[in-house]
Amino acid sequence: MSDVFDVLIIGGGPAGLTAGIYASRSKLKTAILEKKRKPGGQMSTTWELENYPGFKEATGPDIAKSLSEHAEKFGCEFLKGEVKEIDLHSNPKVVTSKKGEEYHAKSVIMATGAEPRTLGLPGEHEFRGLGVGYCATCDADFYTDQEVIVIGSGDAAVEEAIYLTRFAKKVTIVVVHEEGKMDATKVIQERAFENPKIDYIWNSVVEEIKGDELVDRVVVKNIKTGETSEVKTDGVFIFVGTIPKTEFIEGQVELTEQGYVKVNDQMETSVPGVYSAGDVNDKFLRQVVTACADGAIAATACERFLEERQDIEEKIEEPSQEKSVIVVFWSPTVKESMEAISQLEEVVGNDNQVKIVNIDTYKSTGIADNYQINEIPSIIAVRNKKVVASLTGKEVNKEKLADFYQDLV
Ligand SMILES: Cc1cc2nc3c(=O)[nH]c(=O)nc-3n(C[C@H](O)[C@H](O)[C@H](O)COP(=O)(O)OP(=O)(O)OC[C@H]3O[C@@H](n4cnc5c(N)ncnc54)[C@H](O)[C@@H]3O)c2cc1C
Repeated sequence: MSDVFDVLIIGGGPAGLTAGIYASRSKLKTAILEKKRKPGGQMSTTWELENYPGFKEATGPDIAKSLSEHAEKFGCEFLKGEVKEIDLHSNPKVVTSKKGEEYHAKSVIMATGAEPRTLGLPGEHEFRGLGVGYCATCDADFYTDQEVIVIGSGDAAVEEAIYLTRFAKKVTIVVVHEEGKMDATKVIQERAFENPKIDYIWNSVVEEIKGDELVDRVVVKNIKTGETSEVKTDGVFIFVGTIPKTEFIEGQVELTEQGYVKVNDQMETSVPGVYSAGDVNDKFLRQVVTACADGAIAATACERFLEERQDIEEKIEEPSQEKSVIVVFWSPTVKESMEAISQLEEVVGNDNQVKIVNIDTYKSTGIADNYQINEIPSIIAVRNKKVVASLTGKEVNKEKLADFYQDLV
């Protein structure tokens, strides 16, 4: 088996890179597996990153480079490969790339982001890269002094239309809504309305993209009148939302109907030891700053998971080869659970064939979850990695503990 990573991060966008910084700084053996030549994610293609806190002037590629170097400084490894398959239920977890390379990890952080949604229009696939684009910051300069059509009216669409006006002589946004209405936030709409290079076709959808070798026109349908017309253009940019990159974990972790990963506030997925961060998650705001925040939380939660896993292996499962381990799940807020600890110590006395481990369920929620503890106090006996006896509830008393101990020895 190849090296086992403590944390394997899939995807090297801002979420993955920040998780890489946090995990490797905590001295965890960490790697980022990224399918593209360079890490950075969507940020690498976002020239104007105007709202990343504290960086008034920096571009997306600047921040991407800086985040990568930061992760590298703490010892994070960078691996190149596109994940095709993943076995999240094995121990360690196995991640397989398209080329068949296998990586093993004690925990995994998903940070694969989301990709632009396509419309499936006639001509869209045929002219992709030949006049049809999904990233203005990547392709805008090809359209210097030309005319382009933008499809979509959300924040990304309108921001990209504004960006395109730096190069193109005219940008026409095709909007499905009534005149004056767009989905973008007010401040972005206002900026677009003030821009003399932007024009609009309201109440309309693009039905087809046409051309010879390159795009030269689109067929536009007015959804109110049903009329269609051809509009000349040199390029078409489509910004109609994104699709989360979760196809390889479908059926393994809980996803929304749209395929986004469901997480709690610690970025935990439905599978223990598997975390998810950034645009791939079901969340309110998909931005660089929130992706970074998710990455930091996921790596920190992951670190705690690994510590607890180590406690389970070393304190609870390992000694059971020779002796029984009695684990008391207690909480400082449950008086009976603290009494149970001293009663048990009295019952066991100095029998060195039995080891007592006390777990504070407030701090070590992962260990409690691992043994499906729902009540405090709960007492379990573990031998050869198996729970062989258990006692739960506030009525635990010295007599019951004595019987529990006698049955065990
Ligand atoms: C045009 C545009 C403009 C934007 N402008 C701004 C802005 O001004 N400010 C702002 O804050 N945000 C902006 N955003 C949003 C921001 O870029 C994203 O919210 C952010 O990049 C999400 O980070 P992420 O790490 O979750 O995902 P991503 O940045 O998408 O990174 C995911 C990474 O995972 C990799 N990956 C995917 N699948 C696999 C696989 N199977 N195996 C290996 N690797 C894989 C991808 O190659 C990618 O590098 C913009 C986005 C776009 C598209």
